[in-house]
Amino acid sequence: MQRADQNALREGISLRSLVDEAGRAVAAEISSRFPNAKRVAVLVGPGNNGRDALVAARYLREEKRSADLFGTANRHDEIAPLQVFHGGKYDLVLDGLWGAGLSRDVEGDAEDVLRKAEDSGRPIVSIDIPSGVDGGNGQIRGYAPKVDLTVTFVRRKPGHCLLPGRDHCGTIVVAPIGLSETAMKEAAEPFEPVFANEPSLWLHHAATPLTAHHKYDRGHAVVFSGGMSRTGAARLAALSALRGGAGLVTVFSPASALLVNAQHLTGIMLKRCEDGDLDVLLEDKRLNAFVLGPGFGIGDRAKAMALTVLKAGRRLVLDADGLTSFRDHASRLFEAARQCSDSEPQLVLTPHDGEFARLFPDLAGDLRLSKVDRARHASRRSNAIVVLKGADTVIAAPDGRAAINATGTPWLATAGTGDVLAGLVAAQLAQKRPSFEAACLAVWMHGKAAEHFGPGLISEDLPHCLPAVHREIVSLAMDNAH
Ligand SMILES: NC(=O)C1=CN([C@@H]2O[C@H](COP(=O)(O)OP(=O)(O)OC[C@H]3O[C@@H](n4cnc5c(N)ncnc54)[C@H](OP(=O)(O)O)[C@@H]3O)[C@@H](O)[C@H]2O)[C@@H](O)CC1
Ligand SMILES: Nc1ncnc2c1ncn2[C@@H]1O[C@H](COP(=O)(O)OP(=O)(O)O)[C@@H](O)[C@H]1O
Ligand SMILES: [K+]
Repeated sequence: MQRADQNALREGISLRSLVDEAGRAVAAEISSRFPNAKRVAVLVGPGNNGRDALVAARYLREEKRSADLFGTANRHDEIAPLQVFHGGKYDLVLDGLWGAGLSRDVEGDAEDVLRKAEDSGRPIVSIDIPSGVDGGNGQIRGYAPKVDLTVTFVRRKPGHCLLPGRDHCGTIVVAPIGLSETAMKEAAEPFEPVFANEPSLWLHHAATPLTAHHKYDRGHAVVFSGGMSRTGAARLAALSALRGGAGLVTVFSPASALLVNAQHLTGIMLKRCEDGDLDVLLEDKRLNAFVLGPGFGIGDRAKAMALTVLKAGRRLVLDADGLTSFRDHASRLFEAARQCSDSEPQLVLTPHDGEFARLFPDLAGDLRLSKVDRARHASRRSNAIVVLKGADTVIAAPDGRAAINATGTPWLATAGTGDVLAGLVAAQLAQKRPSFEAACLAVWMHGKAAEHFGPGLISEDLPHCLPAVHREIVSLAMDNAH
C-alpha cells in the first residue's frame, strides 16, 4: 500500500484523492445496487480501508441515507465502539475494517461484529476485500464474513480469485479510481503480476480461422492412447482437441488397442504406434502438439515417449499417468523441457494437487506458499507452463506470469474432465498460440463449456459445448474490435 501511495504520488496523485475516489466508488455502487438501503452501518478500521469507509459514509449521507459509524480506533468522535453494533437496526453493513493491510488474525470484538453482521442477514458490502481475507493468497486469517458485494480498486488481487477467499467476496466490482495499472502493479507485485484469467489476457492470441486457411494451418494434434482396456481417456482428449480448434487430430495407439479405437473414431485419425514407431512417425513435421498421459499407464514407456517428443522439438501436454511416470525422475523431464524450449516453453504440465505433489513434493508440502506461489515455483523449476488444477486453477509461466481462473462449475468434479482439458490445451498449442496464453485460453474455455452445459455434466458432454464457447470468443473479439 505504501508503495502504491508512493507511485501515486510520483504520478501526481495524492493519497487523499485516491481515498476520496475509492470511497466515492463504494458509495456509488451501494446507491445503484441497494437503492432501498436507507440505514447503513459502517465498520471503520484503523488504516486506509477505514478512511475509504469514512469517505463512503460522507457520500451516502449526501444522498439522504443514514450512516452510523462503528470502529476499532478512536479516530473520530462520531465512531461508536464495535461492541455496541446491532445488525438488526440496519438495511446494509459496510465493511471497512481491513483491506490490503491485514497483518494478523481477526479476533475479539472485530470477529464478533463481523459475525453479528453476517447473522443479521442484511447485505454486507466490503471495501477492497472482506475483512479477514488475505489479499495476497485468499486464505482466511482468523475469521472473514461471506459478503454480497466487494468493491475493489484498479484490479482484482489474488485473494479475490483464489479459494477460499473467492467464495467470501460475492459479486466483485473493480473501480478504476484514477491509479494507473503500472503504479498498482509495482505496488502489489513488483516483479511478477498475477492476473485473473480473463479474455483481455489472451483474446489477441485467440484468432479464429481466416478465409484462406486450410486444416494444416490450424495444426495437427496427436494423443497417445493407452492399452486395449484403457482407451477412453485418449479419445476424450482427442475429441476435445478437434472441437477445440486443431485442424487435424490423430490418436497414436498400441497395436493391441487399434481395433477398439477404430470402432469409436470418425473425424479423428488413428495410427499404430509401438515403441519403435515413434521416431519414424515424428518425421512428419506437421504433427505439432502432443498429449501424453490420459489412460496411458505409468512407467518407463511413458517417460521414453514424452522425452522423445520433447527432443523432437514438439509441444507436449503431459497429464495424468504421464506426470506420475516422472515421480522419481522429475529432473530428467525438466532438463528435457529446458533443452527444447527457446523463447516459448514447449512443455505444459496439467497436474491436479495429487499429481503436483508427486512431481514437486517440497512445494506441495510448504504451507507458507499460496497456490500461485506453488505454481510459479514449479513452472520456473520445470521450464514448463504449469496448470495447477482445481476450482481455482492457476496457470503459471517460467517468466513469472500467473493467472487464476474463475470459469467453471463444481460439476467439473467428475471423471475425465481433466482429459478433456489436456486435449483442449493441445488444440491451442497446435494452433501455434503462445504457450502461456494457449493454456489460459484452454482453461477458460473448459470452464465456460461446463457453464454452458450446466447441472448433470459428465466429461463426454464438454467437447459438444465447445462450439458455443467458440461463438462467445468470436463475439468478444468483435466487441473488442469496435
Ligand atoms: N492500493 C491503493 O492504491 C489504494 C488503497 N486504498 C485502501 O487502502 C487499504 C489499505 O490500507 P492500509 O495499508 O492502511 O491497510 P488496512 O487494510 O486499512 O489496515 C491496516 C491497519 O490495520 C491494522 N491491522 C491489520 N490487521 C489487523 C487485525 N487482524 N486486527 C487488528 N488490526 C489489524 C494494522 O495495524 P498494524 O499491523 O500496523 O499494527 C493497521 O493499523 C486498501 O485495502 C484500500 O481499501 C484506497 O484508499 C485507495 C488506493
Ligand atoms: N469444484 C470444481 N470447480 C471447478 N472446476 C473443477 C472442480 N473440480 C475439478 N475441476 C476441474 O475439473 C478438471 C478435473 O481434472 P482431473 O482432476 O485431472 O480429472 P480426471 O483425471 O478425472 O480427468 C480440472 O480441470 C479441474 O480444474
Ligand atoms: K474490508
